[in-house]
Amino acid sequence: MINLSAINKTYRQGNENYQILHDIDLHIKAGEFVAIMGPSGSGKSTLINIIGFLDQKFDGNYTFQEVIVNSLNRRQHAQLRNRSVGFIFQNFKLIMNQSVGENVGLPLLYAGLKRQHIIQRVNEVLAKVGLPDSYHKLPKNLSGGQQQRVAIARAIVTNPKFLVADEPTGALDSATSSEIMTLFKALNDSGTTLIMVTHDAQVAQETNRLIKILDGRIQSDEEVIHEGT
Ligand SMILES: Nc1ncnc2c1ncn2[C@@H]1O[C@H](COP(=O)(O)OP(=O)(O)OP(=O)(O)O)[C@@H](O)[C@H]1O
Repeated sequence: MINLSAINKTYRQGNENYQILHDIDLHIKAGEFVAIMGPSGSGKSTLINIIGFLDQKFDGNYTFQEVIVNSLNRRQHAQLRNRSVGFIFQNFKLIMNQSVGENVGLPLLYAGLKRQHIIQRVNEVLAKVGLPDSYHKLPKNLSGGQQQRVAIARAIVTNPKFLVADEPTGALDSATSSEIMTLFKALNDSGTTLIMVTHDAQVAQETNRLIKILDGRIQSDEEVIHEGT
């Protein structure tokens, strides 16, 4: 599904060029659950911003399904992002003075769906993430773990082809992290493709594939072996 070939990324600062990603070759199939780990500054966010169609300024080839991403214009690139990927962040990025339902329904509002359809779909995904009957609550009255569930509901509401999660458990205690990982695993079991950046080795062990990045290069890329399997 995701095919990166010889991806290089350089930032220019003043007269200097800084190469952040070096010759990245990476293939991710539909249905995978991938963790990306690496030290601060190693290029993880830069990589997932390219994968998630947030950043179009890179060298190399990116083919997503049949689409040659590097040949799209800005509008097509944005359209591909809106249709194909859901994002989840460390700090949830919810709109605090809007209800849970309004937060989750926002991508559908942008997509032009009718109110009745939106409400129905929002309630469906809220039930899926374990928050039924929470449409009218305010995010500020929810725990961190519950807020991340709302953010996950918002990410899946448009039925994207894959999810990109940047440190989704970074702001949560270990028990809550483990609940969120259980939810991710359930989504993955029902076919959702997930790509997750994490600093937490224990969280990474819950996925099926661990990619380690160092200084903008893939250092290792291995299947995660689960105990008892
Ligand atoms: N817009 C930018 N302009 C210049 N340099 C940048 C820009 N964005 C990122 N960088 C640099 O690129 C390098 C990689 O950053 P990136 O955010 O991808 O790392 P990361 O592995 O995600 O780190 P962290 O774990 O701290 O989030 C860093 O040295 C950073 O300073």
